[in-house]
Amino acid sequence: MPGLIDVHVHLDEPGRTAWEGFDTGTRAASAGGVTTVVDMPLNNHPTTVSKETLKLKLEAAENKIYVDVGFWGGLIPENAHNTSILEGLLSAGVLGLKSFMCSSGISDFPLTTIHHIKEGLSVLAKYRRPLLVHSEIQQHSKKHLELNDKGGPRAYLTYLHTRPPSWEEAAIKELVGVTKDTRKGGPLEGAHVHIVHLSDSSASLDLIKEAKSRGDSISVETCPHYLAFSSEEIPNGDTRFKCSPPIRDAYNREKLWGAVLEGHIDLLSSDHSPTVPQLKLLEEGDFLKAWGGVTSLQFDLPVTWSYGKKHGLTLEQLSLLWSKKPATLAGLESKGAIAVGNHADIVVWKPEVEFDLNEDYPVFLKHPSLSAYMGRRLSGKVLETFVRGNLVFKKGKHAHAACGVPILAK
Ligand SMILES: NC(=O)NC(NC(N)=O)C(=O)[O-]
Ligand SMILES: [Zn+2]
Ligand SMILES: [Zn+2]
Repeated sequence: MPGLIDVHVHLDEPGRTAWEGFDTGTRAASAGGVTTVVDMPLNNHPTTVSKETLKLKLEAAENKIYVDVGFWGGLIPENAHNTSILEGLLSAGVLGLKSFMCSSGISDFPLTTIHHIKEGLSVLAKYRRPLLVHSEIQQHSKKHLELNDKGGPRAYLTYLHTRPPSWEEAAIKELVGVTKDTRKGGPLEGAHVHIVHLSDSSASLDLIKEAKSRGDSISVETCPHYLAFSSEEIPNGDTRFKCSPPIRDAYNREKLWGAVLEGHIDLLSSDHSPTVPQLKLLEEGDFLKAWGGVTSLQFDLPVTWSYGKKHGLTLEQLSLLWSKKPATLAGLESKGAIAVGNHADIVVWKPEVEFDLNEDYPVFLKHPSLSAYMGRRLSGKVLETFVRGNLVFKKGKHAHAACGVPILAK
């Protein structure tokens, strides 16, 4: 099958290699059949918001990457107002930009309002590259405060109610007010908006479907954790499951599967956003204070397949969601399909082979024990992974040389 392309990964280097890093992150990716990742501009320090900070990323990645790595740049208020910084970043080769409509939890990555987003899109239109948006806007409601009192911070429901679907809906409502200008002949033609990690399968999804049917240039991803888990099964205190937007109930999850299978959700990504054990607060189990982010990069393929086959997911759909569509989003013309002239990015795997993800299983991530998938029985074993024809992973072992290359847009 074509290798997987994971367009939403936080590798955290430079600056926070204790959280992940290029070496462990890309070893884990290749062990999971992922042949390309696109790295997010935040959680590394400094954040990737200028051509100078992109250069630091490239230096940090040198000789350390086992798969090909592209980079998203960050859109923040400072560079939204200063288009020469933004143009410098885009000219230096980021594949597109990423911004947050709520707090990111990272001090040098402040949130953007819809006004900043419009400014960013007008620059992106010229470069014909996408803007990826963490689409949640904080809403102030009394309801969650009452619930907070009941269960306390160790209760998953307490956390779930702090980030209701109305946060996603509010952000997406503002975004689709702007994406109408991306239509053919519109003032923002050439720009594209991609909603990252959609969790709400009701009103938010309806807004996206409507915008698509009008011809707006908009797409959406969801992540395996929203498709594999549900709020009902998350044990109190188990902060490995904490992420934003949150994992919602089983009814929502089944609707999300429906949207994936019907093609309303364009692609999947991991949103691998690890941290150090100290910040996950597993002993206290405080959902309100723990770092939000799921550790998952190595498990994209087996998790999607294990839970997907029960819902009728075909291998063709799997490949579209994890290779073809992500390549289109990131503008990777030579990747995403096995075809004459394309890069030979290939995963050899056995869908029917089951395995237990326990302490004996070789996980190459920096903090395997922080992954909510540990302890699960999965099916789909990766045997070999090739990146541009180079065998990088075979039967539990990596090639000696890290032969991945950075991908820069021209
Ligand atoms: N600072 C983060 O990496 N946040 C991430 N955290 C999650 N998803 O819980 C994200 O992608 O929003
Ligand atoms: Zn996010
Ligand atoms: Zn993320």
